[in-house]
Amino acid sequence: MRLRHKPWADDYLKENDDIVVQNPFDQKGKWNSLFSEDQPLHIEIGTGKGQFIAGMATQHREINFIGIERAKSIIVSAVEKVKQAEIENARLLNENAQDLRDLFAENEVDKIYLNFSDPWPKTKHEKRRLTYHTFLQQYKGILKPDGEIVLKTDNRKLFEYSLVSFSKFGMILDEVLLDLHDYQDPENVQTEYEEKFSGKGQPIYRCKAYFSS
Ligand SMILES: C[S@@+](CC[C@H](N)C(=O)[O-])C[C@H]1O[C@@H](n2cnc3c(N)ncnc32)[C@H](O)[C@@H]1O
Repeated sequence: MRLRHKPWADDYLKENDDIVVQNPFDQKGKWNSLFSEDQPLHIEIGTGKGQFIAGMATQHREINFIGIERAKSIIVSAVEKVKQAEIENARLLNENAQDLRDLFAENEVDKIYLNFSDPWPKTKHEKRRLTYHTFLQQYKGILKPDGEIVLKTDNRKLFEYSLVSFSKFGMILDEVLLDLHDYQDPENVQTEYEEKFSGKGQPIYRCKAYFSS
C-alpha cells in the first residue's frame, strides 16, 4: 500500500519530540519512564488523526497512553490534538506496528485498542488483519495476564472474523455489542471514523477480549 507523504512532516514530527517518540525501540521495557507518572499503559494501534488518544488521555489522567500510527501525513493531525489537549500522559509513535514485541516488553501493557482497523477484506490479505492469529500472539507477548484488547469497528465482516479469531485463540470474550451507540456507554470516546460512520446511521460494533491464563 502506498502511503501519502508530506515532505515537511518529517521535520514537524522531529520538532515535536516531546510528543512523538523518536527512538521508540530504545524504550522497550521502560515506557513509563517517559511519563511523569508511573501508571497503567494503554496503547492504540492505528491511531489515525488522534481524537481517541487525546480524548482518552484527557478523560483518564491516571493512565499513560501510546498511539501508534504508521502514516506520517495522518499522525501530524494526532500531534496537533495531543498538543491542544495539553496533556502529559500521551505519546505518539510513527511506526508500522509489525511486531509489537520489538517495542514493548512482556507484561508491559495493560490494554490494547484496535479502533476501526483496516478490514483487508480479501482472503489473500487475511494475514494483515490486526486480529489475525499472529497479531494475537504478539499481543499476548506484551499484555499483562489480566490485560485486554478492545476492538471497535463499523465493519461487520471484520467484527465477525475477529470474534472467531479471538475465540479460536482461546480468548475470553466480554461485552460483545452489536450497536455501541444504542448501548450508550457514557465513557465512550469516539474516533474520527466512528463519528463518520455512526453519522451515516451505521451501527458500531465493539467487543473486549482477554487471554485466559
Ligand atoms: C481506518 S483508519 C482508522 C483510524 C482511527 N483509529 C479512527 O478510528 O479514526 C486505520 C489507521 O490505522 C493505520 N494503520 C494500519 N495498520 C497499521 C500498522 N500496522 N501500524 C500502524 N498504523 C497502522 C492506518 O495508517 C490508518 O491511519
